[in-house]
Order: sequence, then structure tokens, then C-alpha cells
Amino acid sequence: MNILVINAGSSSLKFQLYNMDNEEVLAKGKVERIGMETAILSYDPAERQGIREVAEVLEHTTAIQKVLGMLMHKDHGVLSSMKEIDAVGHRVVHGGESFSSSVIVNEEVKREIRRLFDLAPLHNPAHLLGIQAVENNMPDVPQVVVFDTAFHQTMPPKSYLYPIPMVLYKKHQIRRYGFHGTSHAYVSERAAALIQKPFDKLKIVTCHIGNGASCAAILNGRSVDTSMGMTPLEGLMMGTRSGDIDPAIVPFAMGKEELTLNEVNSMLNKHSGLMAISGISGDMREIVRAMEAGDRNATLAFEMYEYRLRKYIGAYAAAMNGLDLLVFTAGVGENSAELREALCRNLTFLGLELDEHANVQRSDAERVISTKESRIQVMVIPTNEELVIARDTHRLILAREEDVV
Ligand SMILES: Nc1ncnc2c1ncn2[C@@H]1O[C@H](COP(=O)(O)OP(=O)(O)O)[C@@H](O)[C@H]1O
Ligand SMILES: CC(=O)OP(=O)(O)O
Ligand SMILES: [Mg+2]
Repeated sequence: MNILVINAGSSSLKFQLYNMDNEEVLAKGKVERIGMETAILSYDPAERQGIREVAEVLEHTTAIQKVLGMLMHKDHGVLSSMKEIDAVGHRVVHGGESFSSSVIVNEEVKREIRRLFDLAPLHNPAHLLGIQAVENNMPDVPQVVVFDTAFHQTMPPKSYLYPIPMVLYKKHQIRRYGFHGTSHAYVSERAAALIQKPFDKLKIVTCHIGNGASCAAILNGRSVDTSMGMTPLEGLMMGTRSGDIDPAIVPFAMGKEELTLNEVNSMLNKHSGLMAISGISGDMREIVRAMEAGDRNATLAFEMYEYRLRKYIGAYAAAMNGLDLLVFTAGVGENSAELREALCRNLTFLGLELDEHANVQRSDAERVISTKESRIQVMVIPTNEELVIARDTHRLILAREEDVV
């Protein structure tokens, strides 16, 4: 069964095509700058030369047409006909309280994703466009949605409620949801399997630190707390997002700087975090480079990022009354030995001992980076949200076929 996995953003659409008989990635790529006359298309098939192209792509339906065109390209294609795509799986960031697992798309599911636009204005509208674009181009192909929020639906009320009037929760579902759940679930399960310990008997903290960043407390196989909240803005300091701040700053800064709501939102989401403190970039690679060259603001940005993450790890060890396993993943977590070293250097009070040699080894592999004597095992597990989406899609489509028979 061939499954196309789509992660649609407001101005981009990333895709991977899987052959689920052996979980092989047949091709992957992305369309960037959707909405522009000069959108950028890139496509990389497994054993053929790829395509780089600039073309007019004004909306998501055209983006999907372009993706299908590349997959069926006469020289670079991996498919001979659209009929070879059996199902499509989508990443959907916000599933609210309605979805605690992946589902097959129907009218009701689409309505619910639309109802949640308010809670994820940057993400959910783009996901629905992606779903509709697939319907327009491939009307008979079944679709599945996999939610970032689903894994965190096991959080207890003491974690997910805000200490504000209950009416806001009851009337408007203002509560903490958490995100990156597909990744937290995947890396925590992989980590437990790799060290051959039962997933449902471990106290794990997972740090998904990429463009967006969140960490999660996973107790006996279930998420019991996570750092992102109602939206992906709460929690850790990120590349361009502030993470936790005093909420009183919002009206205060709006008054002093004469900012509109949109402007303050944009300030906290796009002009804060590493970017704001360093004045250089939201990309950790550039921060580390500038820090090594002696830049003081970059050093401060790095220190704040590390300090804020470390406090969350300490809090989650307290939340679970212990910690067995600390897992790093996503762009920064998988690649920045500097950040992992700085964090672990200050977690020795927990009995955590980093293997400095293993930490700096360059590798894409899943690996343990703590010493044999360390009481807490530290691991790097490359995330693979697309594979989880492909697997869920495969499972749901097979189950539906069995039901029909
Ligand atoms: N070698 C590296 N060292 C440090 N940070 C890195 C490295 N490679 C990537 N990153 C960081 O990872 C981020 C992207 O993470 P990623 O998980 O790919 O994000 P997303 O999937 O949300 O787009 C970049 O902004 C950069 O800060
Ligand atoms: C939910 C979220 O923050 O996603 P991303 O890391 O892809 O921005
Ligand atoms: Mg990501």
C-alpha cells in the first residue's frame, strides 16, 4: 500500500510517499512560498535524480497538483499513475478535546477541524486546505488525520487546566492541550525499546526542540504534562517564540508601545526567543557559531534557552517523583551537542552523568549518550513524525477494509 503523508502549513506543503509493505520512503519533498508566483518546489525520489523548480503556486490545490506531477514525472517519477496512491495521511496540529487518536476524514471531522481554527489560527486552516486540495485532485482516495494534541489527551485536569475562571474552560475550551504529541510518543517508545525496558514502567522526559520546542513528562507510557499550552506559544523559549512570560506583559506592552493585538501576537510568535535576545537569528546553529566567536548576546540567548529548558526538566522530575530516561529529539535536540552538554552539566544532582565522548559523536543513529554509571539514561532519538502518520493511516485503512469485507 502506498501512502502519501502531508504536512500542510500556511505557505508550505511538505510530503513523503511511503511504500507501507516495507516502510520504504519512495520520495519526499516540499512546496514552499505557496501564494506566490515564485514558489519553490523540491522533490527527492529514493533512487533517481531530484527536481528543483520555481513555479507559480497560488493555492494548495495547485501545490498538490505539482506534487502529483513530480511523483508521476516521466523521468524523475516513482509512480506511473495517481491510482497507485492508496491513501493520504495529514498532520493536524490542533485536535482540541475531540480527538485522542487518529481518524479517517469525513464531513464531521472536517467540521471539527474548522471549529478549532480559533485555537490554532496559524495551523488548522492550512491543514484543512491540504485536505480539500487532496479531495479536489484525488476524490476517491481515503484520508486520515493525525493530531499533534492526541497523545497529550491523557493529561489529568491538574495539568491541563489554567487557574483562571472555569467559565473560560466550559464556554471556550480554554485549557492546555500540548503539541508535538506524535513526536513525543514516537521517541519515548523507541527509547524504551532500545534500552529494553517496559515503556509502561518508566518515568521519561522528552525534549522535542526544533523550530517549535516542547518537553513532555511521560509516566508509565502516558503523557502527564507538557510545556506547550492552549497554543504552541507557551513553555520553552524557542527560535522566534517567547515561551512562558508574565501575561501582564501583553496589555502593558500594548499600552506603552501602542501595539495592536495582531502586532503583539506577531511579536511573541515571530520576533521573540533566540532571535530577540541574540539579535542575530532564531537558528541554533548561528547562535552557537556567534557564541564561539565571542558574541555576548548570542551567549546570553543560548544560556537563557538552556536554563529555561533545564528548569522544565527539573519540574517534570518532580511531577513524576523521579526520572529514568531523558530523550532529546528534533533539529536542536538531535544536533546540538553544545546544548545537551550545557544542560546535562547542571543536572548531575539527579545522578545524571553524560558520556562526553558519546555526546559529541556525529551520528544520525538512535543512541545512548550517558555513562554506564549514570542513574538516568540520556538518549538521542531522531524523530520521525511522517512515519508515525503513515503507520496510523495504514492501520486505519486496513481496519476499514476489514470492516467492509
Ligand atoms: N547542526 C545543528 N546544530 C544546532 N541546531 C540545529 C542543527 N541543525 C538544525 N538545527 C536547529 O533545528 C531547527 C529546525 O528544527 P526542525 O526539527 O527541523 O524544525 P521543524 O520541523 O519544526 O521545521 C533549526 O532552526 C535549527 O535551530
Ligand atoms: C506545534 C508546533 O509548534 O509545530 P512546529 O514545531 O512544526 O512549528
Ligand atoms: Mg517540527
